[in-house]
Amino acid sequence: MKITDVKTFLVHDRERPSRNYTFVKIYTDEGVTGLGEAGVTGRELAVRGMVESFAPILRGMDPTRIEHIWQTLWRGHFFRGGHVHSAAVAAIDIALWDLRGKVLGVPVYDLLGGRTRDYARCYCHVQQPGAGHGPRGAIDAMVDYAKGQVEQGWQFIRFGAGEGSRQGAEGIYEQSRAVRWTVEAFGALRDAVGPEVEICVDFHQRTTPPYAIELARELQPMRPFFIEDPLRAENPSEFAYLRQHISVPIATGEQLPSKWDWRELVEQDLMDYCRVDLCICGGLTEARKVAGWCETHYIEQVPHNPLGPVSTAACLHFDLSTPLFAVQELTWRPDILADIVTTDMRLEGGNLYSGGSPGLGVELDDEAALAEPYQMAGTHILRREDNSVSDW
Ligand SMILES: O=C(O)[C@H](O)[C@@H](O)[C@@H](O)[C@H](O)CO
Repeated sequence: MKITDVKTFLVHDRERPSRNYTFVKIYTDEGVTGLGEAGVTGRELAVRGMVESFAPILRGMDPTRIEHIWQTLWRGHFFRGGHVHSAAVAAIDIALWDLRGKVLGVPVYDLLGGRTRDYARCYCHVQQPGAGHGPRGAIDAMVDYAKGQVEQGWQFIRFGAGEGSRQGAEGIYEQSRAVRWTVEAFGALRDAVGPEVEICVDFHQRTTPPYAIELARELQPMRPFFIEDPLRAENPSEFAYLRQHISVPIATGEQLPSKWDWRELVEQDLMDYCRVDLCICGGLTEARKVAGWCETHYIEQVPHNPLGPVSTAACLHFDLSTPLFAVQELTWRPDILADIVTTDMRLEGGNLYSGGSPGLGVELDDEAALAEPYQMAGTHILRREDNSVSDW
């Protein structure tokens, strides 16, 4: 069997207009195809360019040699690394696992060693962008939504630190206001959902060390499941400084593009939960290596997944087969893009099940995808009151 072509489909999300999805499809001379997704939101055009630059290398290759193709795409050029490169490799890698499963007639989780659990429990985002009036209104809207989700069976919820404290059309983000709002919001959520439901808070890398420490200390008595990305990702050793001052569980890593970027975090126990993103960090092949490394430090996986159906399916097969897994981020719903990508996944309460179809159980309708073309989005820049840049 030989690869005949690789194509990128950029699909605009009509329900969340600030987003586009990057699907990558591999075609073979035997008619079987594989489907992957890339995950650097806002950099879709660059990823498409990177995939195009791989196409001449891929054509004619044997798609069953997944690791060899990974090594070829990663190491076959002098300039390597970074999010765009790793996301393009990721999408191709995921597509190759899907294709292999289809050829052998087995689900990808079987190729990865078989299921270690029956389903993946998930967490949902509960903040409601644009809902409610003012900071208190934003909290009330979030609490209402969270209560509904818990009634439907969700056991894990997540909200973004400071989201309801943003001011003005430009979304001015000031850390001191964000800290106060987040403490109030967490308290309201905890009162509403009770002690059993786990609450995760994404600091989204917007806090400097002193504010991250202050917020983590304030939240600790209310028992967050984890705080996520309390610091920016460029300098992992800074998490050691944070560890000296706080003791809430830390989740991080969604931006890291390869296993080498995880080294300090894993080897120095600087995180409690690993937020590997399969669609950024080199696909299933690379994420499995990161997870294996984490296993030696008892660090559980919480794959990052604010993406679409193919990312979600890849995460699900990874979660089902990975022994140390905690909870899956899920923003996809079965009705999202249902006319473009069909899947065999089933969501019951907050638990995600695979239908066990060959491959990842996803199919892209090429024509339908082309009918929902890319629209430039995600160019918004967050600022502080003095008009300086705030981390997004
Ligand atoms: O945890 C999450 O889902 C993320 O932080 C998410 O909010 C961002 O990655 C965003 O999607 C970038 O475009």
